[in-house]
Amino acid sequence: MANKTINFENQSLKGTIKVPGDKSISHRSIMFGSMAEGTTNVTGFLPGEDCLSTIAAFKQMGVKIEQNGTNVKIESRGMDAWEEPKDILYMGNSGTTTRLLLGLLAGSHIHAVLTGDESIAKRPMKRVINPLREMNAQFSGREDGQFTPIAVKGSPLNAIEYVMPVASAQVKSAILLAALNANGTTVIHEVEKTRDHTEKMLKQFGVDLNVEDKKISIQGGQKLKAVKVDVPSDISSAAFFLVAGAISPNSEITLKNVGLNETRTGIIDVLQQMNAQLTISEVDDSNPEAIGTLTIKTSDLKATVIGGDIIPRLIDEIPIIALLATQAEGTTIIKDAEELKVKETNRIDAVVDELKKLGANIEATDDGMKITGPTKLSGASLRTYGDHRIGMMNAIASLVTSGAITIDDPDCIAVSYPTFFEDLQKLSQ
Ligand SMILES: O=C(O)C1=C[C@@H](OP(=O)(O)O)[C@@H](O)[C@H](O)C1
Ligand SMILES: C=C(OP(=O)(O)O)C(=O)O
Repeated sequence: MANKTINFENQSLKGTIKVPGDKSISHRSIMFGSMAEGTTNVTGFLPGEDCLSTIAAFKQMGVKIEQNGTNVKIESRGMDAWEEPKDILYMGNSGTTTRLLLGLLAGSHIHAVLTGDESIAKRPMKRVINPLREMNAQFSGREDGQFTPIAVKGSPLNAIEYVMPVASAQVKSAILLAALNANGTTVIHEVEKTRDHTEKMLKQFGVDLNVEDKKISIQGGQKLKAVKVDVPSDISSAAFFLVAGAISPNSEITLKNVGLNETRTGIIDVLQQMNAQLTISEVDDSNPEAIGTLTIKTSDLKATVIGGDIIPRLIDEIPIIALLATQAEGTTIIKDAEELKVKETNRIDAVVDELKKLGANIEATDDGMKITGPTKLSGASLRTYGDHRIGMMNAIASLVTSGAITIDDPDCIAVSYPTFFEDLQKLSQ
């Protein structure tokens, strides 16, 4: 893998872009379209590597999927027509594909083996395996199913009432998908409210489920109906350019069609708390997934404290928020974010180690980090750890470093944002 050297010292960013489609919604559009009988058409799909892993897995199970850039057509005869894959299902780098598929396959008629890259091999799977086993799911895997490779043998499932020990939309979604194939009504209690795309999209696909704050009930035996899905732009990708616009000089960036589901908008709350010049316009909340236009300008930033129930609403944005905090006056504290340790890499250690190399005043804590700013940063050679979000944080840092930044594995960014460097280049013309 070739290194990439970038130097955006004193560069201002100007212009309007539409960042790619939402990764969480893109995954679910393929899964639910493959479950539904009929033709599901998806527009605005994210052709990132993670979502392509999801497509590949369903193709191996005989679902007809045609993907042309951001358009996808899924033709399925329903779950009962899925075929047993003739080879292992390769999850690549995608935690969402792995965990949601484990839930979905648990109550199917399919035998399958799931494996992924070296990062997936380290990510904890017991968080989904345990509740699914309570439902009578049959798994065998490394360390009793804690790690991939994991084999699943679909079996009849029973509904459960489950109090989630972690705040995780992937765990919640795996149980919901298994519950659709279970006998009886499954009830899930969340510790904190997490992204609710599964709930919203299942309803779109005709499923009846009941959500009362952090309690979700779903009756087994329901079938999905094919629909049209229009995927909004990913606020987690937009976050990199929101921060870029706020920290670079004389900048003004407009991002169109951004998903504004309130379980995802913690980054907007944080930018506002930190005094960023952010405006939200053209909000359209007539569909289940609200969208709007975000405009950010160079900002005089101040520190803040981030913790508690906002964490699941911005979990993937913490690396780029840490960079933002290096440019804010005062000490920013990020707490209650232990989940960062089990992402594509340990994101607490990765963020702290890489920003330190640039001269940031940052330290790791047990459940997050403390950052004091503003600090003038200097260029260095940085690692991505194969983690797309660390890679993009490193690249955006070059807007506030004197001297160039070299990134070891820029290709990993294609997991969620294949056109990231093109968009950065476009805004810096
Ligand atoms: O459900 C999803 O689509 C996701 C849920 C989150 O993970 P957890 O459920 O592990 O918090 C998030 O970090 C990930 O990028 C996508
Ligand atoms: C954690 C992430 O994704 P996943 O869990 O699907 O690998 C992410 O995109 O930041």
